[in-house]
Amino acid sequence: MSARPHSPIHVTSARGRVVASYGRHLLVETDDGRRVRCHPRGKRTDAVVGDMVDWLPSGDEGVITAIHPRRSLLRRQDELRTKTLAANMDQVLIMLAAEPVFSDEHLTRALIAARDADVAPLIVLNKRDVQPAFDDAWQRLEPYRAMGETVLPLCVGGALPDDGLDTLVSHLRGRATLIIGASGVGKSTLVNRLVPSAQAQTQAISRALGTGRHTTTHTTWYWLDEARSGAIVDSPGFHAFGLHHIEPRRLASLMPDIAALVGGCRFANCTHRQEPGCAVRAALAPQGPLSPRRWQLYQALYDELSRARAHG
Ligand SMILES: Nc1nc2c(ncn2[C@@H]2O[C@H](COP(=O)(O)OP(=O)(O)OP(=O)(O)O)[C@@H](O)[C@H]2O)c(=O)[nH]1
Ligand SMILES: [Zn+2]
Repeated sequence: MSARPHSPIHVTSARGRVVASYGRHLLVETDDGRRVRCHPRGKRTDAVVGDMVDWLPSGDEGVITAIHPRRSLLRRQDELRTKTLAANMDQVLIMLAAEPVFSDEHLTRALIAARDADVAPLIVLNKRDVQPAFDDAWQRLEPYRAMGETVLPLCVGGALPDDGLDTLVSHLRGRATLIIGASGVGKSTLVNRLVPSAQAQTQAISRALGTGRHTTTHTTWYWLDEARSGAIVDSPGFHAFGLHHIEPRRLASLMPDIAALVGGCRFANCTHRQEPGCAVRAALAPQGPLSPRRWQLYQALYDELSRARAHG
């Protein structure tokens, strides 16, 4: 059937996945693997890496017309702003190392943010060859293992016969994983070993987004395999997770070691700070199983989130 003359051309939108973002520039990958530079329609810039979107061709580029409902959304919020990190992640890999010494406060914040977003956390401790710092760090992670978190040892850039990479890869297969970590933990070393073409891809993305050949400061989605089942998302820089989007009252439920105890408190609305008959306080070591440091982190975060509500 031929089109009527002068009938408007109906361009249907196509589906795609946001695989890189740099400010308002987004790179969208189509189902057949093509990559198209896209802009959000209007002033809204709310599509992020991992989002499934509808887009319409516009010249050589595309316009994003819709964002599909998200399975998950990882974000951090401090007193100044909310920053969305990635959408539709299954897992967040929190990368720590024997050195630099990790902050258990940052770790706790990342775990809370992951649980709040319904994204499974995976803790990785790198630089197993650096001793005795590695054993000290492994020991500091004991409360996290005890509460059921998975902690994997790794030696991604050192010279040990067992680098732990195979075990890590088995946790990444078939999932979309956001990797976060402080500077110097070995994040780039890991990304380059998992995705040998990462640097070449980054350069291609910089060219496509027009951000300059050496710009690597964009969030990037890398497929782990030809079949495009598993992926890692690398995001530049490290920022502590601001948790201001979380109600202080919800905090205990997002910290598994504390959540396991709250059923025993005398008052149903116990905040586990100074109420009598508090099962959380009663469980503090050495009498009980709860690490005093974890309770201290809980209290500090509770105060911070309460202040944020009061001033927000
Ligand atoms: N001993 C040892 N060194 C490692 C290991 N993994 C990485 N490194 C080294 O740690 C340093 C930091 O590694 P990077 O991969 O650059 O770390 P990064 O987390 O990407 O750091 P930024 O680039 O600052 O964000 C480098 O000198 C690596 O060679 C390891 O398993 N053992
Ligand atoms: Zn209590």
